[in-house]
Amino acid sequence: MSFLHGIAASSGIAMAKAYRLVEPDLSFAKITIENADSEVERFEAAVAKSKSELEVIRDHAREKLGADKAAIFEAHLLVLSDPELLTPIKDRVKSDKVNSEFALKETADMFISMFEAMDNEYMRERAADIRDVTKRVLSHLLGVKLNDPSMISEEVIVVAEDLTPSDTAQLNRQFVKGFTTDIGGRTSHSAIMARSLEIPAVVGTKTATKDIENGDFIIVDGLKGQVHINPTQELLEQYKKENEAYEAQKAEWAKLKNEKSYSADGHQVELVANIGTPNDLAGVKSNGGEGVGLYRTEFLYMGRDQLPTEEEQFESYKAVLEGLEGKPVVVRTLDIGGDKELPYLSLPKEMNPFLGYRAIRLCLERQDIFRTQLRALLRASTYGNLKIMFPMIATIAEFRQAKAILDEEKEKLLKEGVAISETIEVGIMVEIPSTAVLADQFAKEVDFFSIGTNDLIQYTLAADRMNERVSYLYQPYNPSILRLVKMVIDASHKEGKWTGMCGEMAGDETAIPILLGLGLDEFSMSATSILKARSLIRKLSRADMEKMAEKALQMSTTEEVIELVKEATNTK
Ligand SMILES: C=C(OP(=O)(O)O)C(=O)O
Ligand SMILES: [Mg+2]
Repeated sequence: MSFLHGIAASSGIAMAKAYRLVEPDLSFAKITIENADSEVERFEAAVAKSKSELEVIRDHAREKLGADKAAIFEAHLLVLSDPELLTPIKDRVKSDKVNSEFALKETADMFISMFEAMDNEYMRERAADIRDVTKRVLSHLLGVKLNDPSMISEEVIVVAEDLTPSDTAQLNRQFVKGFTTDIGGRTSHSAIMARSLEIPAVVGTKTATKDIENGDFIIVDGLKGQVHINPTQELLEQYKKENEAYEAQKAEWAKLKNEKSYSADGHQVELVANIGTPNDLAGVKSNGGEGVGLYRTEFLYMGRDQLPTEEEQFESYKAVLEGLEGKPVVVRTLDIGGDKELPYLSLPKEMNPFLGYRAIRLCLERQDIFRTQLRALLRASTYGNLKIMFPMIATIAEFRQAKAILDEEKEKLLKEGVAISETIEVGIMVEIPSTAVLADQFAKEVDFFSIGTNDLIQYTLAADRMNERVSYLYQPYNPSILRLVKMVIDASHKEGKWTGMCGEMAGDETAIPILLGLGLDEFSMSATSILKARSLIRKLSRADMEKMAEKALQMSTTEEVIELVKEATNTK
């Protein structure tokens, strides 16, 4: 038995066998071959095996995850039947007398760089397909096994270096009981996805992939941030009991499901949910969410090999708006970049992706993508209470430009006779310090703010939210962050506007008392945190928390703030 410590990223306890989702070694040497015909046969056999494997995966994905997730495998099958790719590989084997691995990689790389350089979305998507297919054929040539998370069909705990959002999108909740990763923090997107899937997760263990073998029995304790490998019977029994206690606690919180969110002295706030797909609606309802404070639409664009059409997007937005029956739904426009990649856009690798070409920066340049999304949103607006939010706004000019594009699309649709709601609020994420500092100016032009602390903290303290080595600097309760939050809330109230928070801090037990005191209007969090937060707020006096928050703003360290909250909430 051994033990790993990491960051508790999604609460709950999971116990199952390990499934390692780790890229296998696909390296090989260039070899001169004697018999070209038998080498070509070896290549053809690997292609045939790859095809039958892909057919199984495609059918499985179609059945378990839906046609849109299966489409990517369909595209891979097409590549594997394309003589324009296969013939030059075989010709290369014959003419240069080289091994298939080498001929395949050289030819594929040539096509990939050619397609990626083209100013054509479709061809760039094909480059991504060729890259994936090359890996699969190589794995058969080398006799190693690729991982296919969509094929998992027994209860497992996934162990990975990191899980990209598109990996996570392929996980089947029925079988994946939890996960643990080497890297990442509480606000990395794998952690956020785990919370929306309601599966326990521990991230940032540093060595999970080194220490855990396939088939090891694992306990993931997403409450304490611990991973136990091959535990003793005694520990297992203890965890079964802890799990029962946790379930009982949840049942107690569940009694607050249909209640509004009032503090002990009668101050009302809104507790809403962060979602990634329409599938998350069930969780919002079962956890008593009063609406959606952040719909991360980028997940619509992930786990597939081309952009979603206007129609597909319209259907998703309509489903969420209708599903929430008039409750507020804040939809954030595409926030791609940073750790959220879209391989089919073939964006160049950057030195500092979190400071680079992402979110609104990309949308203002790729207006084709942005306008399609805005049209879908505007068309869906009559089905509920829509609010549109732009991510990563750094300057007023960006907001004005994004708003102008929205207004243009609105005009066009109205001319086409399409009905559009007249009460759509338009707001921004405050996740860049420049915007928090200039909140008084922004407040004159926007309808609302939503503070994105996941990014705001990383940019303010210059500490990568994904990097566990600098996680000690990632300090939500640092007075510098509290002061920025206060500036934003005060600026909005002065103009008669409102401020929400959709970073993970909004659902954090230590932060909630301070945020209540600072006057935050809306708290948006993982659906699974809502009932616990409601139970906490009911016990707090807004007036007392206001006094406490004033003191916190005058403190100089994170530790002092934590102490202060403990004292003020009697949890010391
Ligand atoms: C909510 C936020 O956005 P994301 O986590 O998607 O970057 C944030 O930055 O706080
Ligand atoms: Mg963000």
